[in-house]
Amino acid sequence: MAESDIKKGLAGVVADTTEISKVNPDTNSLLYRGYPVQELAATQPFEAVAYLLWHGELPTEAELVALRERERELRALPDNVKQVMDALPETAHPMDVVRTAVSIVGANDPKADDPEADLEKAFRLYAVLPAIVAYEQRRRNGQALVPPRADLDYAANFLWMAFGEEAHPTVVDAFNQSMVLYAEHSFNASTFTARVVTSTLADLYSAVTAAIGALKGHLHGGANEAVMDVFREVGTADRADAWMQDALDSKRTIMGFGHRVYKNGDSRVPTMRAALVRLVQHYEAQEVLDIYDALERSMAERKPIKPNLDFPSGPAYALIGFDVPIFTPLFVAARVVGWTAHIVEQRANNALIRPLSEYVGPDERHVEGVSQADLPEDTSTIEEEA
Ligand SMILES: CC(=O)SCCNC(=O)CCNC(=O)[C@H](O)C(C)(C)COP(=O)(O)OP(=O)(O)OC[C@H]1O[C@@H](n2cnc3c(N)ncnc32)[C@H](O)[C@@H]1OP(=O)(O)O
Ligand SMILES: O=C([O-])CC(=O)C(=O)O
Repeated sequence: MAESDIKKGLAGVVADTTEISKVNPDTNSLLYRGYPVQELAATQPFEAVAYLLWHGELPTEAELVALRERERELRALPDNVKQVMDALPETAHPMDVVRTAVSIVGANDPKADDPEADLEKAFRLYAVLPAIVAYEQRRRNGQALVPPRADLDYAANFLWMAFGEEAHPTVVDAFNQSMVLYAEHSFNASTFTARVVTSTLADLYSAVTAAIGALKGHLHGGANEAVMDVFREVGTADRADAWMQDALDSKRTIMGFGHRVYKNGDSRVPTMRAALVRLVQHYEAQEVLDIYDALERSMAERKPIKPNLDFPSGPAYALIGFDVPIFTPLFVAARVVGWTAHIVEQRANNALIRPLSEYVGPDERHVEGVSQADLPEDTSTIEEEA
């Protein structure tokens, strides 16, 4: 095989079909089960989008009521998940804590290895992840657990559990939109990881913990945390230009910019930037938007590389009050819906995912002193030849 035949990073490779979402870089669009994501973000609660991604249709009023009731039943942090989280150092990265907590949820589930129960397991994780992430936000600050409130919907309750006070509707709405935008994005690295693990017939919890590991990296979900290093380093908008020049001269990768699939801008950014603008107005934090715009402009003047979703969501989460290392766990709470929809799809039409590699290591050689006569004979080729 010629090296030019190798698709490094699987770039441009179509690995399978999917009915869950369509990322179209030519039209700069993203559809969840056919619906444009910006329409969903403007009109739907995250709960309805989760239902859509799992079941293919938006819920009826009655289905949404039933889904919300069930979610409320499964919201609380299980005692042994809290105990395991409490046993971890407060300095641990929250992604490591969340990954470990998801493992405990899996170990608690008697149906963990029952593939027929995948949607049930998906729902359990979706319902409990806000409690895990919100408690981690508090635990690392030495604060006590805040139990869920049955009178609040998903996004409002998530913020309640994280901060122990009711969030303003503007904040709830922006947060809900971020969850909708983060919910699904075809064969990104973490979703593909979940599909690889599922393809071996492993259980859903194993696939999700592996996906959490893949999401942690700064080239993927971890970028929403790394974006805040950029904002901190830049400090004020008037420094953005010099900072960008210096960063590009030093061949730095600018976090929150660029995308494997979108080359003309990320379809989700206009919606998330608009949510960030509303948060900036609500918190009277114009300087955040000034830095955002100055960085985007400085990059555009130098390279045709556009912001991705992590660029507006990072500062949005910071304004809401989340600690920076909690940003990627928030992404987990949203993306678990996409991951699990893909796990169900992979299992329904499975083929083991196992690509080939071109070996470029040393030619065959032998351990000194080993006599080939002492080694077991490989009879398979002899039989073939016979
Ligand atoms: C929700 C998400 O996961 S979205 C992605 C979040 N990740 C980030 O924000 C991390 C920063 N971005 C990046 O590292 C990249 O843009 C990726 C990993 C997302 C996509 O990378 P690829 O598809 O492999 O693009 P590739 O690396 O081929 O980039 C093409 C060119 O643009 C440059 N480039 C791409 N992104 C950036 C960036 N953020 N900063 C500086 N240069 C960049 C590359 O250096 C390369 O330049 P070259 O042709 O001179 O070598
Ligand atoms: O699609 C990708 O490669 C990364 C991404 O934007 C996502 O997972 O949301």
